[in-house]
Amino acid sequence: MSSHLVDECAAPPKNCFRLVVLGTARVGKTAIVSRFLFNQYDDQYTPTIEDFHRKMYRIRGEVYRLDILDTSGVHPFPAMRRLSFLTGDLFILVYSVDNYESYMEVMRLREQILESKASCKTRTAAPPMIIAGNKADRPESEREVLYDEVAKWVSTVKKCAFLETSAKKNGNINELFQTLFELAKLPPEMSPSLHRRVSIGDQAWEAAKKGISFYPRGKQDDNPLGVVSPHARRPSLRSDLIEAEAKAEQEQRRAEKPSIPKISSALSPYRSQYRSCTWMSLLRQAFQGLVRPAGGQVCRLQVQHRCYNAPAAGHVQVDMNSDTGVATVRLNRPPVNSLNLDVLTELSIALEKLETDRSCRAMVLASAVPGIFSAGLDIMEMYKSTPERCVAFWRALQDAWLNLYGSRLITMAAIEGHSPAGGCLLAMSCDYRVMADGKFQIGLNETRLGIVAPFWFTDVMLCTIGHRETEKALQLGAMYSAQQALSIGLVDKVVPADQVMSTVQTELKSWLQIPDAARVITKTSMRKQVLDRLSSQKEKDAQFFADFILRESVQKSLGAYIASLQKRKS
Ligand SMILES: CCCCC/C=C\C/C=C\C=C\CC(=O)SCCNC(=O)CCNC(=O)[C@H](O)C(C)(C)COP(=O)(O)OP(=O)(O)OC[C@H]1O[C@@H](n2cnc3c(N)ncnc32)[C@H](O)[C@@H]1OP(=O)(O)O
Repeated sequence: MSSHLVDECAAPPKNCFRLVVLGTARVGKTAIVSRFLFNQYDDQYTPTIEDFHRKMYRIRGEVYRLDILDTSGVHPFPAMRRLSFLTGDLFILVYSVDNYESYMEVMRLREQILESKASCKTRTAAPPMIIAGNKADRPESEREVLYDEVAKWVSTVKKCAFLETSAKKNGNINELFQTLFELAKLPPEMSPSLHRRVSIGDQAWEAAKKGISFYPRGKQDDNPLGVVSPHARRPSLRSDLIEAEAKAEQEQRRAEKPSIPKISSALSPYRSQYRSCTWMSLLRQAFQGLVRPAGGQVCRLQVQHRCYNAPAAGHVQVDMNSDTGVATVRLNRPPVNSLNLDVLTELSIALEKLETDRSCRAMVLASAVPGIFSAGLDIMEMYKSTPERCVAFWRALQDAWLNLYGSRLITMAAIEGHSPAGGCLLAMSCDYRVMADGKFQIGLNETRLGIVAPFWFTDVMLCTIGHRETEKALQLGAMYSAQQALSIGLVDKVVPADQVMSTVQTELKSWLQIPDAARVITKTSMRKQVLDRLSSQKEKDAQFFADFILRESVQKSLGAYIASLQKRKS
């Protein structure tokens, strides 16, 4: 490696770290990051959705990479938030000294991070964290959080430090990062005052990436330097996972755990349990701590790299047309797009990303599998499962639905095939539905499986087709043809299968003419009550689902239904 090369790719995994900055809105998270990276302060407040920065260092001949995730203070995106907990190596939790509630949120955040890390069996439990009591420049009369109270609390928790800061006056910002880096055993030179900041233009950066020195010819400079990448883009979920797994492997090696089973043999039993699961999805579940490999041991990760390098699972394909601002999201889990934990997690994250993409105004939900919109929830997730997995699965469904039903985007369902149960829920949660004429069916058929549609499925159907039709539809577990669905208002338009997409595009044109703000306010006010009903009792609902679905009588019905599906086929 050239000693002058500061290349994003040149940092070995052991030298790559992700710092996540969390806290409620308006506590100064972005201001702290901005001080650290650019020594700048902006008095204007612009709410952050999620900003990603990358700083590269060359320290004592080695290249280091620090990724910074500056998160949203309001958190309408739980999947992204959970991912930030899981992928963070070190954390800054920020509160404002003039806002006691923001301090309470910091205490909650710490618990949530530890919970997430603990649920991920391959990671160590307590990552290094620092608590920043920001806006310490505020007059004492406005102070709501006492220094001593926080210091006392922090003294009782592991791997945690505390400082009061002022991003505005640049008070203790350098010390904040220095203390955190020390706690995390990172090179002290990563602190702002201990390296030379290199301001680098795009061209110079490109030169550096090609290995061309950006120092004057012949001049040697071994002093530590740091450069903010001008092209930083948040890595994809897949890259996040690859990196997190690589890290876990390192931690594992460091801990010198003996006799680690090979992942291929360790996970084999699960391939029959989770039909048509890809290695990628198994790995993801293992990573989430939901699948315990054989013998309950942690898997070897070298093999996982090979698996990740195989073609991406891609259960949810997103195609963003930046000219029109319309994204097409296609479910892609043959044979029937049944929704398992993996698909739901991918869907949630895809929706959250579109939600934060300012250029995106509309989304078409469709299928990449011919003849199927979605067969609803993966019945195998509910059959002979464990309480923990049931809860995780249900949470993923809740998140995906909250993201879809509560989306600011214009959402349209292109139903080019069968759409039972959970598939019908997804379609009903869009603003408009176009269905293919012919043999395909749609409806909430839960009672036919011996299960009961949850209250929020019912709420959405009530809002779509009214009380009387819902009552009939739900009791009978009715499945409707496209024409029948049209007659009760379950879909908005029925066209020949090959015209579904073009009809959606035509309909979208009139929706796109409406100013977004007015449309979004109207949509929100219409949907808020239904969204709030689930949001206020998510955990209770997840627990209730697990208890209900694992009842012996319900399991028996599900078993019989699965057998009937297989019999019908033969
Ligand atoms: C007051 C108390 C409230 C408590 C609330 C608690 C609980 C409520 C819980 C749950 C709510 C659940 C909602 C759901 O979504 S349940 C899922 C319901 N889905 C279905 O019933 C669909 C069943 N499938 C079909 O009807 C057909 O497959 C379909 C018409 C979709 C397609 O037919 P096609 O002929 O093309 O394909 P098949 O040969 O039938 O299927 C291929 C293959 O796929 C398997 N499969 C089908 N659907 C599912 C599924 N949903 N999950 C898992 N696997 C599925 C099928 O068995 C075939 O497998 P194989 O034989 O090839 O191995």
